[in-house]
Amino acid sequence: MSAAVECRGVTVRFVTDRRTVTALRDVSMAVEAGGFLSLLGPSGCGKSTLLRVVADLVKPSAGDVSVFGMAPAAARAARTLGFVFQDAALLPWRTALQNVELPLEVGGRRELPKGAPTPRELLKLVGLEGWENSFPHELSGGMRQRVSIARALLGGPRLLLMDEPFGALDEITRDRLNEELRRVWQETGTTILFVTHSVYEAVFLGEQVLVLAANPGRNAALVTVDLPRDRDLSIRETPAFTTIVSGLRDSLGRGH
Ligand SMILES: Nc1ncnc2c1ncn2[C@@H]1O[C@H](COP(=O)(O)OP(=O)(O)OP(=O)(O)O)[C@@H](O)[C@H]1O
Repeated sequence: MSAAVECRGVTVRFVTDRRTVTALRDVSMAVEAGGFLSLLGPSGCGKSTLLRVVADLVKPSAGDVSVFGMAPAAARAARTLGFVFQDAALLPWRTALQNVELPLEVGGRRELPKGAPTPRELLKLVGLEGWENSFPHELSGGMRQRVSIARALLGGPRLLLMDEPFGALDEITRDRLNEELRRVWQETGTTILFVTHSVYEAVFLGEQVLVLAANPGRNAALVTVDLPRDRDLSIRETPAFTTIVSGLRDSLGRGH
């Protein structure tokens, strides 16, 4: 399979008036088309920065990045990617459906690509059929985050970048959304890069987990999650799951 995202020797330095921070040093990673890579690491290790480099929101100081064989700027211009942030960031005066439709209006009205799911279909995909006309304040936190996932999937992006999208949710909602995200991933075939602090979430969701160490952000470990493709939350009770989790905990410990 070909790589959806490939980073080679990526270094990012932020220079401010007061100091220079090396957010990433010589970080390399790859995720194949249709893959699901979890990015795990302590606070400040550069997980968000790495996503932002892939999304063309931050320019690396050194290194090469390709997204489906394109430079990040070209991939962004080709509307190859969707981004989901920790905060659902919905417009309060627009309904769920209108929030999903928003990207079609930003930067000049445009049509959906042929065959791409409609906003209504995307709301159904994320389990919000019947909630199309509700406003954000009428939805729970988990429902709002589903809307933002539907919005990011508009236009059928080949790559979904998710920066701790469930970090602010309660555990039960988060569990449910974890299961649903795996289902959405399988149904859409979208490549996903998912940032999390949670080892459990990283293993449950990912086909691979990339661990970054902090100060400066750098590669610490890459683990293949050798679990069945069809997973429900009960897999977290299995010895195979626990073994992967403890291996990752060791990698995280060594990275400090
Ligand atoms: N725009 C910026 N300007 C200056 N420094 C920045 C900027 N963005 C990030 N940094 C610094 O780069 C480092 C990595 O930040 P980043 O947000 O990528 O880490 P993270 O692993 O995502 O952290 P967290 O898990 O806490 O969200 C931090 O030291 C941060 O202060």
